[in-house]
Amino acid sequence: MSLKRTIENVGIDLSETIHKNLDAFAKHLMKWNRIHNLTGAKTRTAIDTQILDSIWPLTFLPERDSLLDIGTGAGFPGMVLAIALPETECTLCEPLRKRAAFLRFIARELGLKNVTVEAKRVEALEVRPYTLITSRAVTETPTLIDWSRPFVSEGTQMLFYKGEQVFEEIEGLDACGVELISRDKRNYLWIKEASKC
Ligand SMILES: C[S@@+](CC[C@H](N)C(=O)[O-])C[C@H]1O[C@@H](n2cnc3c(N)ncnc32)[C@H](O)[C@@H]1O
Repeated sequence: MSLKRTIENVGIDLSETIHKNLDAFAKHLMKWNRIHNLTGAKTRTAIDTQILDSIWPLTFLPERDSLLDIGTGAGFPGMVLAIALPETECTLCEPLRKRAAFLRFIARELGLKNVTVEAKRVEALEVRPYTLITSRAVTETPTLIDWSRPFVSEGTQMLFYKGEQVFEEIEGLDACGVELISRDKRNYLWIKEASKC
């Protein structure tokens, strides 16, 4: 099934331009990956699976003004969300030079005006508030919350893409409005009141 049909089938409604951009992102990633080894997802099917995993939270997430993605790697979930949410100002934080170069190439090639790529560790990022902080496969939840604290203000939410280990990691987070949303082996950890963490 095409990526567009797969996304439509889970109830996410996107414009033709966004579908075209997601397809272009996947094609460029396939090409770059052959030379630069940016991600373990080597086939188009594997890349489409990562895109769907990244975008699936749009089935429940309200729109946000600004997004910080910590450790975007080759684009998951930050670049995928940035493509799907052109009205959201997105900062993609990725210290590894070749991955950051790829993210910048995609932003330029697709004319994404809402994307800023920061080629540094999140601990070195200029402090400012974001309304949504995301991260996938970077580190455990308590460290993500610590790293995120300087970027949290009232109303900030966090969305961490986790696996089975999330159940041990969320003990003691009751005060921050935690909701866990599961899909297959993925647990989306949605922290709705990050300022209370
Ligand atoms: C396993 S990869 C995951 C990449 C992507 N999020 C994904 O799910 O495919 C972890 C990424 O986090 C980045 N990273 C590690 N420490 C970081 C830090 N302190 N600040 C920002 N990014 C970091 C690494 O450079 C790497 O690209």
